[in-house]
Amino acid sequence: MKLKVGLLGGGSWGTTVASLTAKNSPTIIWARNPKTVQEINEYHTNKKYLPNAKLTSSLKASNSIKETVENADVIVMGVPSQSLRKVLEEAKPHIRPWVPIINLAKGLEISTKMRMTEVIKEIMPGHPTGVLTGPNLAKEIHFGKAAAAVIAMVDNTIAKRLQSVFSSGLFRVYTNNDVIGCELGGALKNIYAIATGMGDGANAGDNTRSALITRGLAELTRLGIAMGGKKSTFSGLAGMGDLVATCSSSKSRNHHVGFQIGQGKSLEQIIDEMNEVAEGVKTTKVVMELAKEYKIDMPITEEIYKVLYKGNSVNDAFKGLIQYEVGSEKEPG
Ligand SMILES: NC(=O)C1=CN([C@@H]2O[C@H](COP(=O)(O)OP(=O)(O)OC[C@H]3O[C@@H](n4cnc5c(N)ncnc54)[C@H](OP(=O)(O)O)[C@@H]3O)[C@@H](O)[C@H]2O)C=CC1
Ligand SMILES: O=C(CO)COP(=O)(O)O
Repeated sequence: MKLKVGLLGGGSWGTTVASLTAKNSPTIIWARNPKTVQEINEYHTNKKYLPNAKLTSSLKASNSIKETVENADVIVMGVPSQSLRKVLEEAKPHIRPWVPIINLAKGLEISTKMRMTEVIKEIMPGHPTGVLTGPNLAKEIHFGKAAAAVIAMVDNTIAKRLQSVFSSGLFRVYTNNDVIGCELGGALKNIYAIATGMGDGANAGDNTRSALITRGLAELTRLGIAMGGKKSTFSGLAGMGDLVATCSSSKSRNHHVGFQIGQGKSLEQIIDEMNEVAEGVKTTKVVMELAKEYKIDMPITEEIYKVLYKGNSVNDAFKGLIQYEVGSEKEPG
């Protein structure tokens, strides 16, 4: 029997994942914008978010959350992190009991510091939850480039069942039972994508980018383990994999934000000019609080925070990191 998918969120990643699952399973995507819905149904495109991409023709779009979720066997949350709670609360009365709910968002809720599957569990107790994550730049996957992802769920039987819903020839989905680690890997790497973007924008060089990625991995692993993630997860697809892809790609929105800052633009102007989400801007703020709470040294995050929120320049951040005490590679810093 084919599982029916109901996906909430019509942006670049939500649309890409819906187009992938529509190859395997009947899929309905909900978008709040009626024009997006009409365009997907009539022309099989979503030009605002995926210019030049043709979607799977069997993908159906709807403007009704109820219609999207009421018969679904799996719900996929494809809206940005700060909107997930509101959208899921609206969907809740129409979701059938025990249906798994999979998160695609890579961020933390700013008001509660919660991971997205924690928010899902709070709203929908009893439903199996999980996350689909990894080095998955939508604009590549959509154009048929190969990629690997992870579906992380505590229940391996459900994860295996869903693996076949999300997988396609060139999109290889592995399972993992470390939901905390996988989810944190995806959220935290955005901070370092802003950092490497800043370096690239300011022409700091390839060695600097590599140092930021490597020390960024050490930093995110320290916090990730303290919060309950497994060390091995952070060297896998959801950790190092996503970190490398996002930190070294001009297709990443977080890298783009950093790059523009590195070129001298203000954050306000950059955000104003973007029509897509860059989760790392808000995640940096939450992670600064988590670092204090868990007493974890996170010098890169701290410098990025000061640039985003305290008026520091990219040069200040560079100096801050260069002056940070150099210890053993295995120690913080
Ligand atoms: N793009 C990518 O390559 C990847 C993205 N992700 C993650 O997926 C999540 C979604 O990102 P992505 O699709 O790229 O984002 P986009 O910025 O491309 O699109 C955001 C979508 O969410 C909708 N939306 C925003 N706010 C609300 C709201 N309050 N209620 C309902 N809908 C809302 C937007 O609707 P509208 O058009 O009407 O504004 C739009 O359809 C993010 O957490 C991102 O980090 C994960 C992996 C890859
Ligand atoms: O998460 C992503 C790739 O895995 C997408 O990154 P951006 O949100 O920075 O574009």
